[in-house]
Amino acid sequence: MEGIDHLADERNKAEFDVEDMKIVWAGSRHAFEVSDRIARLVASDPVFEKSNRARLSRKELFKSTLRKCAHAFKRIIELRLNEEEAGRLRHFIDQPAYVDLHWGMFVPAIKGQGTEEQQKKWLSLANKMQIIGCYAQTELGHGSNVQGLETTATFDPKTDEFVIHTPTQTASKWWPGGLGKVSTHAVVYARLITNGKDYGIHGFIVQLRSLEDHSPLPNITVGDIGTKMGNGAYNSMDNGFLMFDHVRIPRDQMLMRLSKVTREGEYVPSDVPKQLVYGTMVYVRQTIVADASNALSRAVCIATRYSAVRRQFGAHNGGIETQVIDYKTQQNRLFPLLASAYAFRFVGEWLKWLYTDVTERLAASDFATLPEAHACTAGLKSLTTTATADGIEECRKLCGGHGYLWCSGLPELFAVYVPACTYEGDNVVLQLQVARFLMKTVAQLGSGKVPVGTTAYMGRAAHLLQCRSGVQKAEDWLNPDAVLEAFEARALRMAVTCAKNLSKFENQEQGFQELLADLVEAAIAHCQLIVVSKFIAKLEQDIGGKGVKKQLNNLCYIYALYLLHKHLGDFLSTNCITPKQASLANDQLRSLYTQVRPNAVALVDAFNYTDHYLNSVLGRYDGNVYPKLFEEAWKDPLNDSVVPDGYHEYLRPVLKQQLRTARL
Ligand SMILES: CCCCCCCC/C=C\CCCCCCCCCCC/C=C/C(=O)SCCNC(=O)CCNC(=O)[C@H](O)C(C)(C)COP(=O)(O)OP(=O)(O)OC[C@H]1O[C@@H](n2cnc3c(N)ncnc32)[C@H](O)[C@@H]1OP(=O)(O)O
Ligand SMILES: Cc1cc2nc3c(=O)[nH]c(=O)nc-3n(C[C@H](O)[C@H](O)[C@H](O)COP(=O)(O)OP(=O)(O)OC[C@H]3O[C@@H](n4cnc5c(N)ncnc54)[C@H](O)[C@@H]3O)c2cc1C
Repeated sequence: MEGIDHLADERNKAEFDVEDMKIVWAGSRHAFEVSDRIARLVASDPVFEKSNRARLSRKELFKSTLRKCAHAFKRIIELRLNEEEAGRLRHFIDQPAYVDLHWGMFVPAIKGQGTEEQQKKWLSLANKMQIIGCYAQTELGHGSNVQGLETTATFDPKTDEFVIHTPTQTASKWWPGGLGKVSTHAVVYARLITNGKDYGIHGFIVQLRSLEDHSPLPNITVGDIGTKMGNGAYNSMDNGFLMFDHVRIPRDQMLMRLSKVTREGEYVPSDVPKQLVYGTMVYVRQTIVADASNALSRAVCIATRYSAVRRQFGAHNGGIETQVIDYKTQQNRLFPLLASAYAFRFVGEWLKWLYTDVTERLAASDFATLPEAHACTAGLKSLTTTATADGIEECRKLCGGHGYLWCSGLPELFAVYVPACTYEGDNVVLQLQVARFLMKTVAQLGSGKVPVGTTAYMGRAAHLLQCRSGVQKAEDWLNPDAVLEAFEARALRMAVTCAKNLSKFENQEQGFQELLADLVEAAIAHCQLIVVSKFIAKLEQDIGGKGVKKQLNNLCYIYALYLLHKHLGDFLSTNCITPKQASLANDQLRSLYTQVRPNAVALVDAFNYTDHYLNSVLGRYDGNVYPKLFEEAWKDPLNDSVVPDGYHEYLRPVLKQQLRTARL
């Protein structure tokens, strides 16, 4: 059956041009061409093989990661790949590795927090990978509470050095990726102490290992924190622990772009907001949002193709059974995830723009949009990673029993992805940052300060607090204004209710703690509004290609109406819509599912994923699932012999015992 496209009928049904949709998904023709070329390059290179990852021991997996990274770096140099191409190469190699922290956090931390001189010195080494760095912030006792970190950096004016020290066990650095076995250097976050005064958390560049033989430098204890969830998965990464016993570094290894310590030990505070020390996290959160659509689309691609291949029930007189994708329950679980993948793609594009904009403003000493950038990156990181992790697990269930096999690609994808809900800020902790931002914005309503950007809708509070939805028939839910108004009114009313409840407390902070759960819900409502509004804004752009806009339109309203259905309690309890209007939204949702159904396989083909990247028997492009499941099963080490190891020691005696018992 090799060579037959089992999904050809599905592809022939599509009502739009897949090649055009590929461009929209990639962001531009240029981005598509780069991605396509690099994906094929990776797929055709045997060093990047990954189908056997589950069967490797931790040590073998880790060594294979080192080999892949070294080979990738060699190819980057040989082929003179630029930054964009190198980034795509890393993406399609698809194996978490120390390089992520080196390029994704160590280098950005130096760029963002180092002086020009420091950048010149350290980036020239880091860019050539003559040193490899990680981001050592989290400690055994504190991750979320950055202000609670315990590692100290005490200035010694006698020698013009900082003494980096781990005063307690809980102060040990714990979790940093790339730290355990690879990094030669780290940006270490520690409490700066000079002249006996604690000035809080600052970043320092610290060498950890010898550049000659890779052994840890004196007074440094470093290692890997141990195996993490799932076979393969994130175990290719050497998350590490690190302890310092009065390790000395020159004063100029404090990252001094923001604040400084002089030769005399005087602390010179930053003349810009001190929160810029958190800048690397803002940058990475933004990349994590962009990445959510990659992970979700990958799971959705597998589940959609398999749902079209898989048939259950419905056959009469030996006839053909129903494709499971035709069941409305399957559509109701799958199509909102398909829509979410597209929604996250577009909100990721927008967030990248916002991040670039705020970076340019900061360079011009305009700090006005920093709080919004922080709230958006924190909130959207939280929203998209939670939905993506849940979505991958839902895709596994959508694939029935076979989804539980490692070769479906879904268990490993889930295990790799799920820590995104925790790293770069626990998702609840991050929504609480959004909630604080919203409470401030609500408190300023009526003060003459006009809310802008993603909170501009709050400026229309007088209308949004009393409006009633005008929807009268199902199709009215395809009106962008009707949808936006419902989401804006819900978000505002939830935020205002929280603010009112807060005001009942004498002590605001105590009130905040008491209302945490409501505040998180209000923050989520605000973030969902952002995603919906950015999807609608995308539709207003000039999008060409046969039938493409129509499909995106359907997906946009599936995303919005599915959220409305899922959070109906919010919409009804805040009187934004009536039960009748909710029921009309449901009717419209079902109609949209019917319209998406013939296009579903083509909509996931538009992601342009190679079989190598998907690494899934269920998600194969040709849909040839069953013979390949057998092929995979035969490859399992348990099938190396017909009679298993251990038979003579442990199975035979039991069977013999049973025989004797049976004779009695
Ligand atoms: C194969 C070879 C290839 C070779 C080459 C290939 C090239 C490859 C190219 C690229 C590859 C790169 C891939 C990139 C992928 C990235 C990797 C991702 C892996 C991630 C690994 C994980 C890393 C980590 O987890 S690092 C640790 C992260 N830790 C956290 O996130 C901690 C969370 N906690 C906090 O952020 C804070 O403590 C807090 C915000 C919760 C609380 O802050 P705090 O100051 O204590 O308290 P608060 O009073 O609430 O805030 C004070 C004011 O500060 C404001 N604020 C807080 N945070 C920020 C911020 N970030 N920015 C701006 N402002 C902030 C807050 O609003 C308050 O303001 P106010 O006005 O005073 O109210
Ligand atoms: C795979 C992985 C890679 C990582 N890589 C790095 C790295 O490279 N560098 C690095 O420095 N760190 C790294 N980390 C650490 C990561 O950043 C932290 O684990 C993360 O910030 C969460 O902090 P925590 O572990 O302290 O969680 P905790 O804060 O202890 O969270 C535990 C629970 O408490 C809740 N909670 C905490 N505070 C509050 C609050 N104020 N209000 C309400 N609820 C609260 C949380 O919601 C959560 O449910 C990594 C972590 C993982 C899992």
